[in-house]
Amino acid sequence: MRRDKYEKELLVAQLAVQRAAILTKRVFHEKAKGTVDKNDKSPVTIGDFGAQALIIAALQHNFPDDAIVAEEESAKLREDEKLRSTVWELVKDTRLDNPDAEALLGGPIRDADAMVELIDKGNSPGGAHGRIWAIDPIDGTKGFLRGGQYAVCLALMVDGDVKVGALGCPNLPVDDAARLTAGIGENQTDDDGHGVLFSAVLGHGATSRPLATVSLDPELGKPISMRAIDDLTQANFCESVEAGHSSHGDQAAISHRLGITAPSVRMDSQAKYGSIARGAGDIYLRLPVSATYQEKIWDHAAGDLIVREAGGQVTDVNGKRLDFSVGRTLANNKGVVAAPLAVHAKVLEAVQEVLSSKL
Ligand SMILES: Nc1ncnc2c1ncn2[C@@H]1O[C@H](COP(=O)(O)OS(=O)(=O)O)[C@@H](OP(=O)(O)O)[C@H]1O
Ligand SMILES: [Mg+2]
Ligand SMILES: [Mg+2]
Ligand SMILES: [Mg+2]
Repeated sequence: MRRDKYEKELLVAQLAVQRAAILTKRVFHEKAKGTVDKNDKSPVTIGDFGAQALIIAALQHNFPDDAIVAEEESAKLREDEKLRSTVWELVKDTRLDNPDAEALLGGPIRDADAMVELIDKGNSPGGAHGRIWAIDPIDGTKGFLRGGQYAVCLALMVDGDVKVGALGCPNLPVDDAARLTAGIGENQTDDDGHGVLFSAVLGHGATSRPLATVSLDPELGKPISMRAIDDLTQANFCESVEAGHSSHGDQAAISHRLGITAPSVRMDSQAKYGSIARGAGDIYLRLPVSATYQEKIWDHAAGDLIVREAGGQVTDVNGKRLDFSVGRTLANNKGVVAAPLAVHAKVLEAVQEVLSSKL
């Protein structure tokens, strides 16, 4: 069966992510870098709203009938005039440095009121029917503030199945061959021309390209694939920075059981999915930390597809594929186990042994 190539959707998704990332980088350099009080979350709030508005504007212009599930909602912006004007000042002159690309996205947003309205278009309940986009304007908010890893995330689901994914990672190296290093989670700002855009279309593979190169050329992306690992002891694990998002202790026990000696690489955001998809790391584990937390679809949709199209398998800790068809959360899943197809079953077995030994 020939699969739809979703060419226009892919192009719009890539350009929308690139434009939003210009804004998040500006926010980092103008507002977050050197923030005296690192507990001040306002830079990330500004970046979240601005990036979400720009992405939704591009989607509404091209696909006005599609539904959108986005992380942020505008309530805070509506009640805080100063915040609204700060966000608008950034949004109004963030554009792609390529007139054709900018025109494709529909050009600038009309005014601050239109911007606020756009943000609320991301309030779809999600579900199993029709075309639904999932947006995380800044994933890895803590990484963003730290000058570490974060991602601008966009995916298209059709009838609950992810068809297109794009992940902009402004602080990852462009070079696919660069293995992950322990320090990748912090102080990796984009000053040295960092920044990579991962994307995938179901049935058509995954690619990477420089985040800073804006082009309408679909051939620009280079195919990426997971590293073939015959010997699991040589594998590299990625995990969340926050132990509150994935248990570091369980993860260490799983590594030990698989004979892995390299320390895990901690980094925020879906940059973990992109990194293993291009073989910079090998395995991404997200172990459930609470019985009640439900993962959000915007934290996984693009990464899930990119890893699977790069030759990986992604399931939850029970071995079930991630189910994006049940609303804004992954209510049917617990945790994430992403690994090259050939070793996924073995990794999953170790995960289950460690988790069941705790019951
Ligand atoms: N309790 C709990 N358990 C699991 N996950 C949670 C939890 N709380 C939040 N989140 C979500 O984690 C998203 C960031 O995931 P990361 O893997 O980047 O985590 S971390 O930043 O390394 O801690 C983060 O995404 P952003 O809000 O976009 O940063 C949250 O959606
Ligand atoms: Mg997120
Ligand atoms: Mg977010
Ligand atoms: Mg958040």
